[in-house]
Amino acid sequence: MPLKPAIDPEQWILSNPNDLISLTKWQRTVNLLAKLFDAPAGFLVQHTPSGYQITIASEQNTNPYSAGMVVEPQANIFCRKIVETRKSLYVANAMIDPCWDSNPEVHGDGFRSYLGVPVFWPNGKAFGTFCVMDYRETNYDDTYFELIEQLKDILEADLSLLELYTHMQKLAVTDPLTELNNRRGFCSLAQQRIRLAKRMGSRLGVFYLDVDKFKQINDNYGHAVGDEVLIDVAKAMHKCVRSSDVIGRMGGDEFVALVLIEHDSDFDAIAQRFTDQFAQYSEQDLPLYTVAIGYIDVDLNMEVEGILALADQDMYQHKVE
Ligand SMILES: Nc1nc2c(ncn2[C@@H]2O[C@H](COP(=O)(O)OP(=O)(O)OP(=O)(O)O)[C@@H](O)[C@H]2O)c(=O)[nH]1
Repeated sequence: MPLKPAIDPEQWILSNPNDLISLTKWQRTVNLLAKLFDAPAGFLVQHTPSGYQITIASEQNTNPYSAGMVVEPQANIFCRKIVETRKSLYVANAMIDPCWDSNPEVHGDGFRSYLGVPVFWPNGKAFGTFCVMDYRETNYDDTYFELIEQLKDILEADLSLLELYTHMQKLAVTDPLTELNNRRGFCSLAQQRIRLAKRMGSRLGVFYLDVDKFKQINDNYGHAVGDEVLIDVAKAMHKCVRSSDVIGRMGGDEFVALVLIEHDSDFDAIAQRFTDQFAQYSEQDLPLYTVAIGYIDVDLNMEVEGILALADQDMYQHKVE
């Protein structure tokens, strides 16, 4: 399964706090950066298509900007240059370079010097920048460049950990073959949906699906073809339910769907939709297969495991002998 970004790259990290990120630790790192550089302002800045947001601002009276502040994406600020070039940027005196004439940090707030480095997610996508600014012209030597890189590594290590942990969490609840929820993932999501349905006074149904004589498919066509059939069952299920419904693979050739029911007729209609969809798939390169489908009207006071057992029993009555 490819590693996906832990946090939606279009969302501000400040608006979507994650327990794995210690903003207090990041705050200490940014404060230390400003202190070591004897600079009036230090920042960790996040970039998204909406612009640049200060995630952390050094805690100093001399710092005019605070965490949460957003600058529009087209503004000619230093951080934008770093995100666009993916390279560090050192401007010792912005007053002597006309390219900063329209920079509000220089001409609005009086900053002269900027040193910043790009911060990346482990997949190489830019998170944003880590930087210091000064009202005076500066003359940083190589030691300072090494220092800011070292401190930046602390932030990137946290981003790596976050991504790795989120990926591991996802693996624990996902079936690797079909990428549906596995039993654990399904049960945990189903539990939440049942609680919500109880509160909202809505009705749920559970559909239990089992491929008929699946062992024979494996025996006659090979395990790889068996796998393809399972993947197709998963695809068919996606097509038959709403994206807000919960689907999962319980193991082997058994699948379930927890769906919102509005009318009594929905049960037969959904079961028919499944049957029609499998018939379509069977017409493709795969061997013909059928699926036994059982369903129950969910008693919202029951535990998920009990609900699954009842739906499984109903499915058995539809098995092709
Ligand atoms: N290809 C493939 N086979 C699997 C996988 N997981 C389980 N199986 C096989 O699925 C088969 C399920 O067999 P059974 O439970 O007897 O089911 P069945 O043959 O469909 O029998 P009925 O349910 O009575 O129709 C077993 O042979 C398992 O080895 C998988 O991920 N891929």
